[in-house]
Amino acid sequence: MTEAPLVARTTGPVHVIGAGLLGASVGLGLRERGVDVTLEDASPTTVALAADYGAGRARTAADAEPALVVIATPPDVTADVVEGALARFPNAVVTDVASVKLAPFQELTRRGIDLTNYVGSHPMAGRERGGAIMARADLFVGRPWVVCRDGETPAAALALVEAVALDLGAVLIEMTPEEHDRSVGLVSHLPQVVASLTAARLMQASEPAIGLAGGGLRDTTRIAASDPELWVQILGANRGPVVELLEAFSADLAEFADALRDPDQPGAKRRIADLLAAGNTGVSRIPGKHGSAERFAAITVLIDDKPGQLARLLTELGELGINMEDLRLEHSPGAQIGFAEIAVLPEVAERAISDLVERGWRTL
Ligand SMILES: NC(=O)C1=CN([C@@H]2O[C@H](COP(=O)(O)OP(=O)(O)OC[C@H]3O[C@@H](n4cnc5c(N)ncnc54)[C@H](O)[C@@H]3O)[C@@H](O)[C@H]2O)C=CC1
Ligand SMILES: O=C(O)C(=O)Cc1ccc(O)cc1
Repeated sequence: MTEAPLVARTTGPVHVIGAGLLGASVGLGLRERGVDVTLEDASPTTVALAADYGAGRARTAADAEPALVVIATPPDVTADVVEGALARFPNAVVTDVASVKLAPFQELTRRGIDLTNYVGSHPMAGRERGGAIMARADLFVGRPWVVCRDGETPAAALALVEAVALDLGAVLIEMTPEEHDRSVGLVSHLPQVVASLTAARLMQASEPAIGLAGGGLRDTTRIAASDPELWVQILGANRGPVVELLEAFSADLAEFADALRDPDQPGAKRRIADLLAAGNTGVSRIPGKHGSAERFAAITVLIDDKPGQLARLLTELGELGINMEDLRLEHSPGAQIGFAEIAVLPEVAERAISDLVERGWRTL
């Protein structure tokens, strides 16, 4: 059966400035829908790489003005690049995907720039490592994409930015820049700091101690692998909300430590339990962490610590016609066994497990 071609809502050529992880991912997703995408970056190598991966083509002087410019440069230079794009392409709608929304907006307003054609936005999707080589066409699928409009934003400008987000499979959310920055402070910036500081403690761990690390530590520190240079910019630009959250968090830590110091004092155990139970409630509120909001089902397969085992598993999944949506490996140093956590569509999970077991694999 031939697959129906993907239809694009996005009209007109799209020009991407900053062809790294976010820019190249936008380009890849739009190219899949046949949208004409041109690329630009401070680094010519990045443009060439992104083009080689299929994220678009380098912009030439002969190219007409784009309908939409997507700016995916680091937060520090975003206001400058937005100002430049509005001047270079006076008829285009300009959006940016920076992780902070208030600082660039305030800077552009301070400079007296006409922002009629500018709509700030932020896809809540990313990866620990940047660069065009990390880009994925499906990076934004099912992820929230915040759009910051104001009373002056023309409907057509908003529609163009929303079309791109929808074409890339994202879920639109409207917020003011203030609301956005407070929200991401809580759901993205505080967790980044806590994960980084938790992981930084591991520098003191002896080899035997680190050898005990497992899933819990991995889950709470994954984003500690993020790029410090990008995060210095993000946190600096959102320091107000983040410092407030860090102070509240450190008060929670102090309360926890106080209760734990003498757990036999009256009420101490209850304070500890209440704080842990609040964590249960908090985690149950994360979309996609439970019930039907989960996009994929996870299958855990045990793999012997022998060369070629993982390759064999992946080949056999292919032979069984099971599409792997994601793969996570867990392996403790020195252990004779590893775990491959494979994400598949929920409707094929049961068949995947029984077919794998039939072929001799052990699943959890
Ligand atoms: N990394 C992530 O997980 C996410 C990042 N973002 C935001 O997306 C933006 C881009 O981040 P990434 O793609 O991760 O970074 P990246 O480092 O992969 O790409 C940024 C690109 O911008 C280019 N660049 C820098 N200054 C430039 C300039 N003045 N003109 C043209 N190109 C320039 C760089 O050469 C680089 O190729 C940032 O504002 C970030 O806050 C948003 C959501 C997630
Ligand atoms: O890795 C993850 O889970 C993320 O959520 C990544 C991320 C990093 C920065 C953003 O501005 C948005 C998303």
